[in-house]
Amino acid sequence: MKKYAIIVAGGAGTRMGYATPKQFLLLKDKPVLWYTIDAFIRAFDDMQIILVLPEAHFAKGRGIIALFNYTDRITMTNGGNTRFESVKKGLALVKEASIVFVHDGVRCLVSVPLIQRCCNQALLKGSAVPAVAATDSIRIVKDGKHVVEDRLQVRIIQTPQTFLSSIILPAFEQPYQESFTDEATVVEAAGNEVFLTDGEYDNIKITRPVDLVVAERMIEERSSL
Ligand SMILES: Nc1ccn([C@@H]2O[C@H](COP(=O)(O)OP(=O)(O)OP(=O)(O)O)[C@@H](O)[C@H]2O)c(=O)n1
Ligand SMILES: C[C@](O)(CO)[C@H](O)COP(=O)(O)O
Repeated sequence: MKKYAIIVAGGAGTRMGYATPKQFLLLKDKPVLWYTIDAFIRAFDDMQIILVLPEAHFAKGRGIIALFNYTDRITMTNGGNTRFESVKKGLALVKEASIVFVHDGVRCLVSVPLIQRCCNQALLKGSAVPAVAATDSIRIVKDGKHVVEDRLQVRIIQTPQTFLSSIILPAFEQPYQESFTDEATVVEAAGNEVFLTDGEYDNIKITRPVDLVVAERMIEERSSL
């Protein structure tokens, strides 16, 4: 079955506070996006990459793609005003029955084993959404101060959120809702059960400056192994 990785990198990186969107910032000597693409290229020889970028930064995207020897496996398309729209633009390029990975371009520490685990589960169960247990105390502050007694009731959700195309393509025909902050919510709203899989604590989403420091340290650690 064909494999498509929709790497969504069409955001502005507002919370990072830099002029350059965070997906193009350098970690060591390579852009954040390079690490993300590299993991998916290495995960499967038949993986096709659909890179979703702000149209204004297509030149940066072409520069990153040129760093790979597999430019025929990477296609670029422009993003939208929301993550949902960006994913939808990427899905528009999926034309046949396939496994579809949707991954945050700024989750650049994603591991090859996690990508492969998500693929295997999606083939068996239709979906694989990586999740890790909360490591802090949790409170639901809306309507009062409800403490979540058992942290195991809470999961922190990651990407690549991975689905059979027969599940995710129809789900994204729904109109956008504010609650659609990831693909799992969209697929569930279309009436499908969604199955979690073990995520990885290294699989951080680069959101604020501190995340860059952590990511660079992790890359140094991995390169010294
Ligand atoms: N319209 C959007 C918004 C986000 N994303 C992507 O979705 C991923 C996760 O989103 P987030 O971390 O929120 O990125 P930004 O929206 O860029 O960050 P901010 O909310 O701080 O502006 C990122 O790789 C981002 O580029 C996207 O492709 N299109
Ligand atoms: C998709 C996601 O990474 C799952 O946790 C998260 O919802 C992205 O949130 P963001 O605010 O768009 O970064």
